Amino acid sequence: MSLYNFILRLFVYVVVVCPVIVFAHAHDKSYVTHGQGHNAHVHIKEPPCSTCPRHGHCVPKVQCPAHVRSGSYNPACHLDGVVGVCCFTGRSHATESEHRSRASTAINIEDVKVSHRQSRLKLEDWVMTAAEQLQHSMMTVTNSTSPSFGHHLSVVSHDARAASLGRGGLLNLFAAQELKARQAISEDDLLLGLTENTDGPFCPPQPTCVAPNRYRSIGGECNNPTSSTWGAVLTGYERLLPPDYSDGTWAIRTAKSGAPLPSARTVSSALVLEGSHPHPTHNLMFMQFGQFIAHDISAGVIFTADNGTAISCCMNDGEDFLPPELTHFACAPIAIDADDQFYGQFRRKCINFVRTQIAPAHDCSVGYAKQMNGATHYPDLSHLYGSTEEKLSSLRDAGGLLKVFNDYGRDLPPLTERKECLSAKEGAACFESGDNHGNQIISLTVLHTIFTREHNRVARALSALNPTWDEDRVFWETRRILQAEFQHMIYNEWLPLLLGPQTIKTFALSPSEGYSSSYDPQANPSISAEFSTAAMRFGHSVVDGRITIPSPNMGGIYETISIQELMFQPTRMRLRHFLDRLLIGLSTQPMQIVDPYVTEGLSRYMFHGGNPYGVDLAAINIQRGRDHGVQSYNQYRKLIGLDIFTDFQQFPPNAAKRLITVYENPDDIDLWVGGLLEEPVEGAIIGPTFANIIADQFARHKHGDRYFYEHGPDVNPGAFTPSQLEEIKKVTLARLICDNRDGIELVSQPPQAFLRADLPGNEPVPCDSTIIPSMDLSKFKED
Ligand code: HEM
Ligand SMILES: [Ca+2]
Repeated sequence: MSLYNFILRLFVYVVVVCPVIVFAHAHDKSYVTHGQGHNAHVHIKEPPCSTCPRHGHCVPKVQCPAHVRSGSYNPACHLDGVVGVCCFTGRSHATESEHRSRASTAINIEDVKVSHRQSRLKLEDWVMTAAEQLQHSMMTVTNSTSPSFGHHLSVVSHDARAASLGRGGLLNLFAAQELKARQAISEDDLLLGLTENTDGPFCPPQPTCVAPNRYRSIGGECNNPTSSTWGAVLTGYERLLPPDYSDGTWAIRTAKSGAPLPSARTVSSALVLEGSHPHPTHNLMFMQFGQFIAHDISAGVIFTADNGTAISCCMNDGEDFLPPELTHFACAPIAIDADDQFYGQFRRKCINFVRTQIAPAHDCSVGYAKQMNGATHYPDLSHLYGSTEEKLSSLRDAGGLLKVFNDYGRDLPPLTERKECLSAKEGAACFESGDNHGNQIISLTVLHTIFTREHNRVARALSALNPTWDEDRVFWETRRILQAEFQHMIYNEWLPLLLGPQTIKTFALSPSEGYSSSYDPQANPSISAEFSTAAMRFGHSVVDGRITIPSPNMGGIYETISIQELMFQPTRMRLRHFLDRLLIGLSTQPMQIVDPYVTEGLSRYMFHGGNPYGVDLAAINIQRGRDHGVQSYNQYRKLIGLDIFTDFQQFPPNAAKRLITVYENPDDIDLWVGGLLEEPVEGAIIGPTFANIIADQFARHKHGDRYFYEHGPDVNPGAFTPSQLEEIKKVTLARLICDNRDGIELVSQPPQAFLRADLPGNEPVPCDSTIIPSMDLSKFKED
């Protein structure tokens, strides 16, 4: 066949045949389906189309939830080397026509009035009961030696605004429950999010967005031109699939049989094992940077007492459950079996677990619970700068700088007055950060230090180049540059090593030459519940239980420390050699591979506070997924186009044997657990389910963020000039480390900061080597 003929045939197939097949199928439902109702799964026999008919867009399956819905038809299409689906609904399950028909069936005004009244009464009752309960000393965690205290320090982001929005969220949730009970809204409408027109009793205040600002707002508002709250702090997590709440609105999921799910600790102790499996290529810096990214974009706001004190759901540090009359409504404590292989010996029966607050929808509508994010959803260094004006002003110094604690000539983040660390002994240090969680583990504090120093380094240079700028200008320009540097390191260095080349290509995550034209105002950048409670928590598997501190000058190892001794105990930062040594250690030491093994430093001793036991982060992850109503693992396999597991024996024998001891049905498996059991995608370190969820998240961060560093002046009010962008794209983490180290022991650095320093080709080079390029800040001199 001649080339001409081939092209002609292809043209006829794509333009004529594909749309005809689709049209025919839209009217003929005889194609093969398996399963029933909500779970029906469509197998498409035709070869994929190259262009989608009827204005459909070819997207990765994870971005088109409608394709797993019974009755919908989404033909397969070609997407950069993989098969995607033609999507007609965007990221929603429901089609336009369903939205229109729902809008035309207004809810009876009487039902609305009753739901508002009932909802207010219920909230009053709950708040009053909770206030009375919290008078009881057993109901709060105040003792800093309790393991729950460290957990609370890791998650608390209490302030008056969060508390008031949280109450509004509950109010609207109760209204939804009432409307559902009165059958004024159907279960389907609730799950499909067809509730736009259901005004709830609470309406969150809307931000006022003036003309497009050159700088990102501190709280993340006013980014999207029409949906000003998308991605803002204290707004709800979005979801890839509708929630699985046993009551359709907030109650924790049950097993497929209707029985309660196995306790999260039972699952953790059967499936999450202890053992060391060092990664052959990636180092601990990869792990640490992952947590640094996570803290920027996701921080679930947990219910607390009115003054921010932690709620306790267990008696005497886990000796038992509290009696029902003393159990706060936000409690979902985790049961420990009497014969638990670890906690059994300490006669613990209960792990404290407090649920995440609910965020009210920005359009005041009611619906199922969406949990509240205490960080701005964008990667914008909110954990460095804060997410509120007040926090930012407490961190700022004169001259456009960030405050520091100058410790005998070394700049560290400023000391905090708040009780954020476990030790308050004389000489102990505890540091400030934008999110109040910078002390969680000392290697995280090191990254906060490096970024704080980078801000001040760039600010001083800008101020010297532009002597007419006032300190505000210096500060905001510097913040804009740091945000761009950080985004570039994520997209250029970290994500490719996480996701592998094919996923990066499919989701168009690679930095472009020059400006990127990928801005899509329809893309909602908000964090998904699945990302925050499961996929991004792959990181808990790569943590090593011990951190080795080398001593290059002495030619050996200075010390090896168990990680539980480094949590909320950052005083070592004050030692002159420590920062350099830890940076070298993080480059040299391998991280662990992603598998169902989690160090006992996280799964048994986390935040032990001197006790012989701590809390179990693996159990907490599982419970957090249930708290957020995340569906079971199989549903996400279906979403990304993989076959589901119908029998435990389809898992590798070792996993099958363990799964069967805890779960009744493969459809019950928790997403975090299932994801960790997968083999990595080629060139990636995680399996396909986590890879799709994470790639989708960072694609929406890129395409749905007007201020994304690569977006040009046509869409981005804070765009860089082409020559400035070129400089930003030279930045690597290796350069950041070199420019901001103490230089006492760290004199050379592996160019690829996330790969082991012992890998051929990644040997450390002197910090002034051109192998680690530098950004030329003179491009930021104003003409
Ligand atoms: C270095 C040791 C680490 C410790 C001690 C730690 C500890 C914790 C704790 C206590 C939570 C809160 C759990 C909850 O209540 O739901 C959490 C959440 C989380 N962690 Fe880690 N983590 C570590 C490393 C990492 C790493 C390396 C990553 C990713 C690469 C990661 C990703 C996350 C994410 C995404 C969340 C959810 C945040 C939220 O939305 O609230 N963590 N971690
Ligand atoms: Ca952020």
